[in-house]
Parts: sequence; C-alpha cells; structure tokens
Amino acid sequence: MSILITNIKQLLQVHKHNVTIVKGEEMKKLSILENAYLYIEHDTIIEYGTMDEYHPIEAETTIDATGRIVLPSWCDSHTHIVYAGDRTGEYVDRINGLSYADIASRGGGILNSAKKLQNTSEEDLYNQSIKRLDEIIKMGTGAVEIKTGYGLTIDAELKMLRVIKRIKQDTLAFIAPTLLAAHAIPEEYRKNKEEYIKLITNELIPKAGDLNISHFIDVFCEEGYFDIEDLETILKAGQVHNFRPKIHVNQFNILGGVALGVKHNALSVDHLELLNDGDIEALKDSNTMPVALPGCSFFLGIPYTPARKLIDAGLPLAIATDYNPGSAPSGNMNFIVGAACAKLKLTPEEAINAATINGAYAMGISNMYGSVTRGKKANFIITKPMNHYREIPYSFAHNPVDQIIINGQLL
Ligand SMILES: N=CN[C@@H](CCC(=O)O)C(=O)O
Ligand SMILES: [Zn+2]
Repeated sequence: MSILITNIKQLLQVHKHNVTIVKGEEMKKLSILENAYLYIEHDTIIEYGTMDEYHPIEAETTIDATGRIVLPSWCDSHTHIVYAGDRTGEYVDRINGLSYADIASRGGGILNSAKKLQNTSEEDLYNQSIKRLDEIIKMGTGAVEIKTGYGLTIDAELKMLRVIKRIKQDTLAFIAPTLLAAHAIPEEYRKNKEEYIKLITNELIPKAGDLNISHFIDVFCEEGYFDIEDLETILKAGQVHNFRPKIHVNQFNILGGVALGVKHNALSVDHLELLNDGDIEALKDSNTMPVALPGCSFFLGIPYTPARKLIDAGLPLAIATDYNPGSAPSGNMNFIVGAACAKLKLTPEEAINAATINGAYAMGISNMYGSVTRGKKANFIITKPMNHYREIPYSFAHNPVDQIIINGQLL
C-alpha cells in the first residue's frame, strides 16, 4: 500500500535527522513545512518535501490535503483503558462533595473497578477495552501505553496482561503494555500490606516476566497506597525481571517518588501535580520523562502539574490522557493538547511536542514514532480544513481530525 499526500497546508514535526526527545527551550520550536507533500510505502515514511520540490510520484492512493494540516498521530504514554464497567456512581458522589480519598476509604475507587474486573470474563474485558481503543484511534492517537492494575489478584492481573497482548495483536496502533503491579491494597490485605507486597514481588512479577508481554512496571506511590519503601522493594523486584519503571508519583502528596524513580532509571514519572525543587533537581541530567495528566486534574478538580517549572528548568515534558474509569474517563488527546495550553500554560508548539515526540519517548519508541522522519512509522492525523495548527489546542473541545493513517493504512 502506498499513499501520497499533496498540497499539505502545514506538515508538522519534520526532522531530517531523527529526534527522540525535546527539552526546555527546544520545546518552543516546531519544525514545519508549508505547502508540502508526504509519501508513504507500507508502514513507513519514505519521502516528504515542499510542493515546489515535488516530482510526480506514482501511489495507489493520493490525498489532496489543500487547506489541511498533517502531523504525527498522538502518542498517549499513560492509560488504564483495560477496565470493566464504569464508576459513574462515584462521579455523582464526588459532585455531591465526596473526595477521591473519601470514596477510596469506603471501598470505592480502584477497589470498585477491581471487583468489577475480577467478575468479568477475559472475552468481555477485551470487547469493552478494544472499543475504547478504536474510539481513541479515530480521535488521532496512534500509540498507546496500557496498564494493568485493576486485577489486584495474580489471576486477574495476568488476565489483564493477556487482554493487553490480544489488543496489541489486533490493532494497527502501537501498544506499550505496563504491569501496574501495585495500584491499591486489596481489602483482604488492608491489615497486612507486607503480605500483599510479598505476593507482588514473589509471584506476580515473576509470572508477568515469564509472559514477556510487558517491559514496564508501575506503582502508585501515594499515601494510603504504596509508600517510598514499598516502591523501592517493588522496583528492585521488577529490575530482576527486566521491568523498567514508569511510575505514578506526586499526585496528592510528595513522598520522594521522583528521586527514587530517577535512581531506578525510570522511563517516566507521571502525575506530578505536586513538585518541589528537589524533584526538579533529581530530574536534571536524568533520562526520565516527566509526564503531566491534565485530564485527571480537570476531572478530579486537583492542581495541574506545574509544567512551566519543569520546561523552564530545561526539562522535557510529555502529556497523556490517564484514560481510566475513576479519575480521567476520557482518551481524547485533542482535549489534552488543548488543556495543556489552557491550564499548563504550554504554547501550542510545546503541547504538540509533548503529545508527539515526547509521548513516544515516554513509551521507549521515539526512535520509530512521533516525528516526520524518513524511515519512521507512518502514523498521521490529517486535520479538517483550518488556517493554522494553533487551532488544534485553541478549539479545545472540537475534533480536528478528518482522516487518520495508522501503520501506513488510511482509516
Ligand atoms: N492514581 C492512580 N491511578 C489512576 C486512577 C485510578 C482510578 O481511580 O481508577 C490515576 O492515574 O489517576
Ligand atoms: Zn494513571
């Protein structure tokens, strides 16, 4: 299959030589070709340039993109889209004044989702989850990280991993599986967290490692969940089975998870609604990507990640949806890009960098995704007619997507 796109009003994120991460001041730049063409063969970017350099290319499909913008598909590096049912009841409880913590303390929250998932067949869980993935692909996402973490028993967590593997096999999008080995303490271990941690380190991690589905490990490091000692214990056990950390830290409290994540060569530290100077220092000269989740802050009404503090300190930033039934029931990366500008105060260029190349980095795939570079994967958004790419975050609740190309296939 070959696709030629011509008369592209603006082709975004063009890099002749591959870029795998964008930091600090560099995030303010977005390399653009005006009035461009793009040629794709199978699943790969073969050629691109401006129309005045263009020489006729034979292609099976030709798209005239006059007045429209073409950019790499969104790279959503933090989702929990494999889950059963929903938590709309809790949503109303929160509107009526209960906090996320109040609901969790009454056995709601993650434990509510775990009960539903334990009582849902693997087939049904797959059918519910693949629908969510198909929906976010239509909204422009081409690479998605998917976590476990709603099983909370060995069998249910491994069931989640098998569903993620089946999704990976059945979709054109890139899927990065993550073992969220420690998401919440099950009721039966409430008074014996140490026992649950032993189950995780001695049984879940080795069994998940043997399945060879996921290469990332995650822990929810938070008061009432897993503390900094638990985090170190679990990351060390993960390292034995070659799991690289991508961890939930600093959402409601600062427990030291950022520095510990950097110490364990975390690929990303996610949430960061709270940050102190020590966190910023720990991240400098590290290979760890800070990830902000503005959809969660929007939905829970909690602070937004101080993204300007991170970028102005010369650090990179990725943005992601956190798509999950409790704190962010939306996988719309277009909204996240809009929220990054409106609430994190990122420029449109910074937000697009954070949702493409840096999002790919936070999944370990920015050598193959996240920019228009010869030889990289052909995952693209072709927008509806618009005057400037700034309209993508500006029209924050609109859908800018007209057509998508995933793995070189026009959908
Ligand atoms: N904070 C922990 N985990 C998810 C929420 C999980 C849930 O509430 O179901 C998050 O990233 O927000
Ligand atoms: Zn999350």
